[in-house]
Amino acid sequence: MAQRSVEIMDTTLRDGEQTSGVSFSSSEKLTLAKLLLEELQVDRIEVASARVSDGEFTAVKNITEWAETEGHLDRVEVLTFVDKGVSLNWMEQSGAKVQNLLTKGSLNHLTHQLKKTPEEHFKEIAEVIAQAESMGITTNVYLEDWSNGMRNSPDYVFEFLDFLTQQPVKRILLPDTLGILTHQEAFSFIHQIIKKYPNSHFDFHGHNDYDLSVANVMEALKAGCHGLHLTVNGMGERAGNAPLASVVAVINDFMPKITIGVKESSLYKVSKLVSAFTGFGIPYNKPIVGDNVFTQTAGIHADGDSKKNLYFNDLLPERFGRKRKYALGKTSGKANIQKNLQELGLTLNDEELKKVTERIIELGDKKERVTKEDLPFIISDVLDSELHPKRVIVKSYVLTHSKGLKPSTTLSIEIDGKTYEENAQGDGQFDAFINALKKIYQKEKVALPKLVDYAVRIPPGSNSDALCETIITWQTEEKDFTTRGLDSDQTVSAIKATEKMLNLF
Ligand SMILES: CC(C)C(=O)C(=O)O
Repeated sequence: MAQRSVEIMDTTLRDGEQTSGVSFSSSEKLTLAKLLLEELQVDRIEVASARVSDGEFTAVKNITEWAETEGHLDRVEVLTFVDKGVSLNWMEQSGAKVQNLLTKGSLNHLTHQLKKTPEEHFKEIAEVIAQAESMGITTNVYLEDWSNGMRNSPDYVFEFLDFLTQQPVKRILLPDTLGILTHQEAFSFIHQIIKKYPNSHFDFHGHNDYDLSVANVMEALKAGCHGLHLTVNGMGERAGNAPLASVVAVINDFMPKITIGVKESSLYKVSKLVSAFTGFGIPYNKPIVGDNVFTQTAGIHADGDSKKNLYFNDLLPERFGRKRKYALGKTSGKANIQKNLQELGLTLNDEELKKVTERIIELGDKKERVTKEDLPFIISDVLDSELHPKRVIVKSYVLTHSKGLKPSTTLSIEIDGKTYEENAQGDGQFDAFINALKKIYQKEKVALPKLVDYAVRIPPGSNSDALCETIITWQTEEKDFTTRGLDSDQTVSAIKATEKMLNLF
């Protein structure tokens, strides 16, 4: 089978930065440039638009200085404009050696935005290309709005390509600027072009407005394009660009004739770093890099994974430097819990597993997300409750908290089978609860242990919204002792810790 090598150009630092609200610092750009070229091993990167700002100039200069020492200078590209050489001078001072010249790829744009004739436009472009040649700068040319051009003014596009393919241009870059192509058009337009200009290099630059960018990239490849423009996490204008990670996986799994150099195992790391630098969160369900995409939620799936990997596809998380996870919640069941216990190195007998499962389902029913890190706390709480037969049971309570009134509690508890009820106020809901409790015990002439320390925490390592743990230290004349309560509600967790105390002192 004849293999065809395709160039991957990452434009996270240029088009990706056009995501609304995103701006990389120059040191972030340098860090990402190194990672993209050396670790992820994309072929080329587009790092900035010329003339944008002093910060962009510094960023490009830092990148080109580093790239020159490492022999990567011809892999670093800058977007430039048809502006009588102003962009080229900017580039020269920044040390960049490859320009991606932005020209008009549709008659509509040319007529209404530049208000020029094709002849005038081509003449100015030829001048910029010649000047770049004389400066030792390589030229690639973008045909902005090319996809609309192919739909509405194909004669103009072909006239333009007739001209460009006679120029010293290394690559011709075909953007679906507004993300409007269907996959049939992506194939047909590129196929026509490659057939007519078999000796030129064509890149496809897809946008994702209809969520078709990955499909369009596949069609562009089938039609014979030589390079692709992609961004990490699909960042970019509006709905973004074609996402790097998905495209890499699709090529590797479905296009055996295409060879690319990108290292799959670094995709996740780069995705996370870009997300951290931009504050642009990765959707949980984003293929390859989203938090949830390697998580089995349904118990039946976890069960099937233990029996001949029945629910695996070719997207094994390890390929991308990730691990499969098993969610804990109301649909997870024992199989998911067992998988998490195995990872934590914990074992439970059947009865214990049943109780822990019930507890997790109870939390899941309240829409709480339970994580692996929560599990030891849940186990300890469930098993601890089993250890202490309850003499005292908190049967019911009403806690009130309203503006302008003191918090209050109505409490009903059972001690050795007898029910007691009391009301009290306090400085907070828990304080009111304790005051009601004190009233009940005072009637029985029993002094309650003194509360000497109170701490609340989310179980360490857990980033779930499921649990809150309250740890209370109590003091009697004889001893200090600690009880813990676990719940999704902070006050309830404190009440659970208190109920344990009532059964211990
Ligand atoms: C600026 C241009 C090249 C672009 O990103 C596009 O047309 O999509």
